[in-house]
Order: sequence, then structure tokens, then C-alpha cells
Amino acid sequence: MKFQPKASHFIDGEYVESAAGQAIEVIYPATGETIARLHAATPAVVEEALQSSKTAQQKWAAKTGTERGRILRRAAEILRARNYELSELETHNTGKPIQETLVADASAGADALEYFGGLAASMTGEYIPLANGDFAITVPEPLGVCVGIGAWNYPIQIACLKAAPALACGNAMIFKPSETTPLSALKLAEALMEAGAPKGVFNVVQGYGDVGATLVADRRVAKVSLTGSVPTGRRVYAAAAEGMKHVTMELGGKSPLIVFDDADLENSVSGAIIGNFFSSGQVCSNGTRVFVQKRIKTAFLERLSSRLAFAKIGDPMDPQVNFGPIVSQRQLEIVKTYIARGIAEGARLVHGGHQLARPGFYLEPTVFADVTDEMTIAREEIFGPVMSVLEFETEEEVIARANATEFGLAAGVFTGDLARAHRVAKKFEAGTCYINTYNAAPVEAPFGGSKLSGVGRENSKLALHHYTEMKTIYVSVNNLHAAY
Ligand SMILES: NC(=O)c1ccc[n+]([C@@H]2O[C@H](COP(=O)([O-])OP(=O)(O)OC[C@H]3O[C@@H](n4cnc5c(N)ncnc54)[C@H](O)[C@@H]3O)[C@@H](O)[C@H]2O)c1
Repeated sequence: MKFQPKASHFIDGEYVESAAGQAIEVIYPATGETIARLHAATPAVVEEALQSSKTAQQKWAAKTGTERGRILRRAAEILRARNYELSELETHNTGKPIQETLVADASAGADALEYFGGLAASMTGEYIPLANGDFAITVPEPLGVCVGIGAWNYPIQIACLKAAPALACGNAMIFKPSETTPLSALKLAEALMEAGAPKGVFNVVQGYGDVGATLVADRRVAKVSLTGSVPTGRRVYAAAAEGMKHVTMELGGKSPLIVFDDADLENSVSGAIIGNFFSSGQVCSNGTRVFVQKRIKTAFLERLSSRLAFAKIGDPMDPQVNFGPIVSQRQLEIVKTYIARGIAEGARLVHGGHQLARPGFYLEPTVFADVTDEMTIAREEIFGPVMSVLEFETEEEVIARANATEFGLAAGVFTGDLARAHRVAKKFEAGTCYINTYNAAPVEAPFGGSKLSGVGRENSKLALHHYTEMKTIYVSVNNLHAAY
């Protein structure tokens, strides 16, 4: 099998197998074929990874930020040089069209390695003058061994978004990819080793939730960064709290996208398409509740339908294809259940809604109109290509409805009125807001959620604070006077 790795795990600079571990079948979503067979880590393999990371972290932290940064930037170059082969792997791992993986996966991962590599040497503390010539200095210190746990929609990107800031700060990372998409993180481990990272600084351990849970519970682990669903986030956050560990939680959403009647229609339709159907809708920040102002609702739906006719669904390795399959049979069934629920609860199906009669897990891009706030499809995260269009009349009304959700990952507004755009963005209860665009996530800007959608931020300088602990050192230059 072309995509079969040398072994399931990558520990201490080498591929490691665990034949006794639970089987992991890696399926190409476009055909349903098995492309690799891996095994979940046994307790012995998890132990090996923890010991290796613990030792490596000390060596890594002893390097200067400049040295660590150079290695991360070299790893970025390696990923860029291998972008085509990594994109091909990611397309087979996830089913996402090659035209997407070429620009949004390994290359976005390389951006993170480059960005945080550049910042690694800038992690310095402060000199704080105190009374009578005393002073304090602060020293940002690495946390130690960090665990990264990934979701299946952006496997190598997620691995890089966690590893790059963690390593820049002098931490080691054990990464557990999603059991659905375990392959590309191994390639990141290879690239980091080739770039000169000490063995064990980035280890990859495969497995299901139980392997993740074992890692989270281990006392040698100082921090956990999870990308996943809210229910998993609750479990992982609670387990981390037992050991008072640092966490970053990048969780799910049900984000609103508001289109006012003064917005550029073509741009708003583009925003709704980008925010619902990229990666077959399997994007955490998707604006799946599209609130359209009453006066333009019909025009919006007509334009949307005509644009969707140009979605080219098919073999994701075909460079012309821009809409691929759902990641797995299981996820396909979940999305189909939501579509059935939408119909049963009275939403009007205006586009798609059906599985394609071909091998693989293909589902049409789907649009529901006349959706109301109470419907299941407007409340729960579907994580598939299902857009709900809701009608509104006033700004005040739509803000209240947009925020009436337990999630707070992202939110978007399309309008020609700049003052209104800022007014609305300020009122959004969401970590990442968009004005006249949607779903951009460049490494330079913070990304993350509020409310149930998460804790902490990835990307940007802020991410570094989530991988360091500030030590304060007080220094006295005076004699000490005690009471007795
Ligand atoms: N906010 C973000 O940046 C972001 C990005 C991508 C995906 N997501 C979210 O991810 C979800 C889809 O991904 P998924 O289905 O892989 O999520 P999931 O929650 O099912 O799994 C995520 C990861 O957690 C692991 N896991 C499961 N139980 C665990 C436990 N008890 N302890 C430790 N690890 C455990 C899984 O093995 C997997 O690696 C969606 O909700 C989506 O919104 C969020």
C-alpha cells in the first residue's frame, strides 16, 4: 500500500510498531478502500514516548531560542519542498480535494513552523524596578512535556499549529492524531528530525480516545492542547484539571454569518460558500447559520443555488474537483441523520441533501431555507456540508439570535455599512469575527473560541503564552529587616 508508513508510531527519532495494539484502518474516503493499517499504542509504547519526551525536552530547552527557531524554519522548508507529496497524502487521508490540500494543509503547517521559528528567540522576560534599588526579573520557561491531540479535518495543519509554538518555547510534544487521519503527523515528525530537532522532541503516538486519555492523565505531562468536539473537550479539560495542567481547547461551533441587505450580494454568497462547503463543510469555524435580511432573501437563495451548480464533485485527486467526500462512513451517517431531521422539523430543502450513488462517502452540498432558531439543524454542530438559511429583519434582533448559542467559535457579518459592521462585530460573542470575509485563519492572527467553543488561542504571539510559564525572581540589594 502506497501510503502505508514504516510503522504506526514515531518515537525518539524512529518508527515504532505495536502489533499487539488495537487495529486502526485508514480509509480513503473517495473510494472506501483501505490505504494503511496501523495499531494503537500499547501502554508500553505510551511509556516509551513519555520517557523519550521527558529526556529530550531538557536537551531542547537548553538550546537558545535562535537555535530552536532555525530548526523549526528548516522543518518548514522541508514541508514546503514536499508539499505535493504531503498534499496527496492528506487528500487520501481526509478526502479533501487536492486543490485544497495543496494550499491549506502542509503549507499552512509550514507557515506555523516559520512564524513560531521566527519568534523563538524573542521569548524574553522583563526587568521590573522595585523600591530601594531592589528589582525583579521575569523568565518565561517552557512547561515541559506537552500533549497535542488532533481532530481529523486538518491533520498536519493541527499538528503544526500545536507543535510549532510548543517547540519554539522549549517544550517537547507528544502528538496523538485522530484515529481517522493518523498518517501525516508522522511526516511532520520525520521533517523535524531531518531539520535537526533532537530525538524525542516531537513524538507521534497513535490511538483512540483511551490513548489520549492515558497521556492526559500522566503526571509527567504539563499541558494538553486538544482540537476536537465539545464533549471530548469537557472530558479532557476535566482530566487535565486533576493534575492542574495547562490546557488549550479548540472545540466545535455553530457560528452565525449575518448578511445585511446592503451587502455586496456576490461577496456574501462567496462568504456563505467558503464558510459552509470548503472541506465538504468539515471546518470548525463554519458559519452554518446564515442569517439573511428579509428584503434580499430570495435573491440570495437564487444566486446561491446558481453558484452551487458549479461545485465540481468527484475524485479529490482531480485538480478540477472542488468538493470531495465526507471523511468517513460514520461522519456521513451523522450528517445524513441531521438532514433527515431538518426535513422532519419543517426546514425547506433548497439544494442537495442526497448521498451520491458512487463508491466513497459523497454527499451533495446542502442548503436549507426557512430554518428557525429552534430547529435541531440550527442548534447543533453538524460538521458536514449543510447550510441553514434563516431570515431576519432588524440588527438588534439578529445579534440576539446570533448569540443565542452555547458555542462561541466564530461569527461573520456582510454589510456595506462600515459602522454597522464594527458595531455588530463588537457585539458578537465569538473568539474570531469576520467582516465581509469568512474563515480566514492566517498564523499571524489569534484563532480560538469563547463559551463552549474553547479555551486559549492558537496562532499569533498569544499562542506562545500558552506554552510557557512565567517565573518571577525577586532580587534584593539591601539588608533585610525582620521583626525579631
Ligand atoms: N476549534 C478548532 O480549531 C477546531 C478545529 C478542527 C476541528 N474542531 C472540532 O473537532 C470536532 C471534529 O473532530 P473529531 O470528530 O475528531 O473530534 P473528537 O472530539 O471526536 O476527537 C478529537 C480527538 O480527541 C481524541 N479523544 C477522544 N476522546 C478522548 C479522551 N477521553 N481523552 C483524550 N483524547 C480523546 C480522539 O481520539 C481525537 O484524536 C468538531 O467538533 C470540530 O468543530 C475544532
